[in-house]
Amino acid sequence: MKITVVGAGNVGATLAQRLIEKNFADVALVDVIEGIPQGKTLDMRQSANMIGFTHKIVGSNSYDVTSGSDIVVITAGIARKPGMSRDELVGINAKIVREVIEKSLALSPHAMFIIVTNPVDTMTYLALKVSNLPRDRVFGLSGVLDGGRLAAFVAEELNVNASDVTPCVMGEHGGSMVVYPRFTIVNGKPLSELVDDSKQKTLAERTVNGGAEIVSIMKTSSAFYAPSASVAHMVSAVATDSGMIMNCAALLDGEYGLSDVVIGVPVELGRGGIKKIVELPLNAEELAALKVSAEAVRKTISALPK
Ligand SMILES: NC(=O)C1=CN([C@@H]2O[C@H](COP(=O)(O)OP(=O)(O)OC[C@H]3O[C@@H](n4cnc5c(N)ncnc54)[C@H](O)[C@@H]3O)[C@@H](O)[C@H]2O)C=CC1
Ligand SMILES: O=C([O-])CC(=O)C(=O)O
Repeated sequence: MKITVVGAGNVGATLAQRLIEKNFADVALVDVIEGIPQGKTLDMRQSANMIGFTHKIVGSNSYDVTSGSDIVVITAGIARKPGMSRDELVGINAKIVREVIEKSLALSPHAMFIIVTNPVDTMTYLALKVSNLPRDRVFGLSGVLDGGRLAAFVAEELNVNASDVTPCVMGEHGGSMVVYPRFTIVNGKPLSELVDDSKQKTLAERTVNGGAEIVSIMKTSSAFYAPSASVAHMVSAVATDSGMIMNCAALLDGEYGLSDVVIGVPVELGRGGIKKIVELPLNAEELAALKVSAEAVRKTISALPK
């Protein structure tokens, strides 16, 4: 298997490291900055002796090294600064994502694409339009990361391990994302039965603002350890054909009563990408919140440069 990561910045380079250390695929890392993907991958190759991986990792400013990839992950683009919303990146990142899709698809016509670049729901929608690929082959990082954050906060609150939490966060990877306490399971019990409404609200708010919290602390960068771990988790599900259900930014076609919009929903992931979109039995209030979130994404989609 071969995986390309486009964008050798914080998320892309950390992801490349995580993937090569898993040792199930060759990795190609591409960036526009001269020397950066070459230098970072040379550095990673010099860790093979200690880590023990045997697959190949190469870096380049040219797409030639990406040829024949099975998966292309797009992390290329601009990250927000403190005080900015992800939506403010739409114009500049749309140009980058369009270019990356065109160049990488030409050399890897059978690849699936995992979009990370923000605003991710809108960038995934753009990637689907530019590539003309079916929705099972183009999806984005959202709920795995947002769920990872919720799991961390729940673990702190209830004094359990984060891995004891099966989180459920859906909708936009942005201010209208929706945390579902009834579908967030902690050691077999719904979160809604473990903490009161006010605590559920606090946990949800911290999750929705999880990315901004990190930007406001770090100032010069947004999060990349949990984001790269989330993508590595999604890639592993595809590579091993695990059929694991993960919340990803996916194009809806009637599910949840929504169409022609990308939002985070539970999907079954395996070889070939999205095998199935899972429809949870949301109640009226839960469904209404998801629809509000879809409307927020539609607004950003309408701001895409023509
Ligand atoms: N969907 C999600 O949950 C998350 C999304 N993100 C988004 O991922 C993106 C990357 O974040 P970071 O890695 O932290 O940023 P970064 O600034 O560290 O790295 C971005 C890299 O993209 C490269 N790049 C720019 N234009 C390019 C092009 N045309 N072709 C190839 N490479 C190009 C830059 O040279 C830079 O090295 C941002 O848009 C960020 O908002 C980050 C974390 C989570
Ligand atoms: O906050 C950001 O801009 C980066 C991101 O999407 C996240 O960490 O959730």
